[in-house]
Amino acid sequence: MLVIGIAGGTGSGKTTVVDKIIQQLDIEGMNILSQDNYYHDNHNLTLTEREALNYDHPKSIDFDLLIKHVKALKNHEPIEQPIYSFVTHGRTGDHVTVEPKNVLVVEGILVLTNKELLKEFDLKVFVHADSDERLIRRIRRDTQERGRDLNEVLHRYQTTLKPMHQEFIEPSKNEADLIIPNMRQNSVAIDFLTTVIKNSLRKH
Ligand SMILES: Nc1ncnc2c1ncn2[C@@H]1O[C@H](COP(=O)(O)OP(=O)(O)O)[C@@H](O)[C@H]1O
Ligand SMILES: O=c1ccn([C@@H]2O[C@H](COP(=O)(O)O)[C@@H](O)[C@H]2O)c(=O)[nH]1
Repeated sequence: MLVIGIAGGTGSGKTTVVDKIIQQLDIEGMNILSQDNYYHDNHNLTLTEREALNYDHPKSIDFDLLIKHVKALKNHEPIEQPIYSFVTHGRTGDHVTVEPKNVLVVEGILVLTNKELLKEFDLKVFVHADSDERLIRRIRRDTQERGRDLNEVLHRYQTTLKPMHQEFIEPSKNEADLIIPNMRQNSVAIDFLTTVIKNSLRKH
């Protein structure tokens, strides 16, 4: 199994890049594990308390479970992936069964910050977009798709998102084998990444 880690700041375009790779690779045997489904469950807290949490610090992620799932899939075992809701800031209680396939993509803002998880990756990618562009994309997405208002997005950006990005996410770029500039549609980079994955698959 080929395991690819794809990181990058919020709004950098990780999900978009993964979707394009899926289209171009055109293979059936590919799984995507999103770090977003591995936020710790905080249902012991009230919604107001959950809203106030820092979701951009590595400690907000249940890396033990994520790494356990990556190892299980590499070991040809199915996993029960939890489902997370950005509206309630918690696990929904539902799970989806993921069967092992030839390629596993693990994507999320913090996936290149964890030393144990890094050991599981054959290829490490960082998607880059400047912070102003990412903030604009985040405002649009969170107000349209994640039930937030402008004040919430800007408050979170100033208090946790920006400082955590500078402390943890941006430095994790140094771990990457490949950096994808994604300020605009970048079909050359997507073609290149697809070719690298195809070549790696031949060796696996
Ligand atoms: N190259 C790009 N140019 C313009 N908009 C983009 C580009 N890549 C992604 N977007 C948009 O930015 C938003 C965030 O992208 P997404 O892939 O969800 O980012 P991430 O998964 O890194 O948070 C989406 O609305 C997406 O359509
Ligand atoms: O309950 C939550 C959990 C996370 N967030 C924010 O999500 C982004 C990461 O998702 P991307 O899809 O990579 O943008 C992170 O910056 C958290 O701040 C949240 O708002 N609520």
